Amino acid sequence: MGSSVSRVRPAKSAGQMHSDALDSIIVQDQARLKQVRRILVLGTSGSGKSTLMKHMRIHDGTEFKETDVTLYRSIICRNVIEWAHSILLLAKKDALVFEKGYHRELADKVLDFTLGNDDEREIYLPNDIAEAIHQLWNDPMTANSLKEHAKELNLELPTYFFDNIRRIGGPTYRPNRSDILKTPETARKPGLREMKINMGTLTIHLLDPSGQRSERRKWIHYFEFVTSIIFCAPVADYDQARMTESFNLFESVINSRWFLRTSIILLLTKMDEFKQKLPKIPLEKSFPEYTGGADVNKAAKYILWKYMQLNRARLSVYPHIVNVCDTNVSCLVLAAVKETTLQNWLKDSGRL
Ligand SMILES: Nc1nc2c(ncn2[C@@H]2O[C@H](COP(=O)(O)OP(=O)(O)OP(=O)(O)O)[C@@H](O)[C@H]2O)c(=O)[nH]1
Ligand SMILES: [Mg+2]
Repeated sequence: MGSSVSRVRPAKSAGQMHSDALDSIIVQDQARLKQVRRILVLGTSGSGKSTLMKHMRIHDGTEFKETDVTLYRSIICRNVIEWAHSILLLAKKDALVFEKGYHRELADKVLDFTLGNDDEREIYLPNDIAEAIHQLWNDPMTANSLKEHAKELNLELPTYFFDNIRRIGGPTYRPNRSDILKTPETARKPGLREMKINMGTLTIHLLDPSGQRSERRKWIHYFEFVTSIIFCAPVADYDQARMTESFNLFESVINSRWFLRTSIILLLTKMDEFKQKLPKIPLEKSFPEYTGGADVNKAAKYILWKYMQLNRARLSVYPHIVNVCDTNVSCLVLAAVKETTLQNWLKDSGRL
């Protein structure tokens, strides 16, 4: 029979007990801090939600996988051909510009070209078609006409992709970060995109549902347990009906009973477009009570003020002005998320 030895622990001193109690509070606090924070990215269609998510992926070091890159290549090539066709069809009516034989030939060559229905991974833009677009886009005789028609069709992106068309042509083209950030995702399936980012003790779960009107009624499924909302508000839309849609959407989100304890990061997006547009299309045209002229800061602050007026529920709103195509945006957003997370935690734990 083995003998059992009972061990009697020595009594803890008052100081040790106090220290243990403190340790346990710290462990509990760390566990709370480790909670996953669900952050919902909301905004109208085209407000920059998915572009923001792409930035976050790059920041997080989750580089785009090879399959993603080839998929973006096919989206870019299809977009380029679609834009080129729409613009050229209109531009060809400018008979004077296209009466030169070689201009007409180049335009017809591009218009006759289609990408076909091959496996998306195999899609690429042949060098001779890229070269034809390059020549038309850069020839002083045709460039103005093409650029005017791009504006008429409200196409802002062809400028970037057409300026880079020689790089985009050919089977070895791999879209770079900037190409991927600038690619609209409308050709992709609507639905939820999500990602998790680890920030020290925090895990942030970002959810990006589609902002298309028909998809918005599905948002409610994601509303539970949301700690913050990033609302993308495209300032450059100030002269479009989309602006009213964005105000209405913000109003319904911020005053919703679902978000009584949620903090909102309000991102004013598309600042780069806003800066270019403001001198040409005065803000006063859409908002007659605005008196700040073409001063970008005053104009952006005015739009921000319009959004803040809708905050009847008096939620905590943290506004930021960003250009979503700027690569520093992810740092700014992560800093804002950290700040709001900390504020929420301090409030919840009664320390604030
Ligand atoms: N110039 C500029 N373009 C931007 C900015 N943010 C987004 N875009 C472009 O706007 C287009 C639409 O952006 P998305 O991020 O796909 O918009 P979304 O909010 O996800 O739209 P839905 O998925 O339809 O709800 C893309 O072509 C982006 O490259 C910005 O700050 N500046
Ligand atoms: Mg999207």
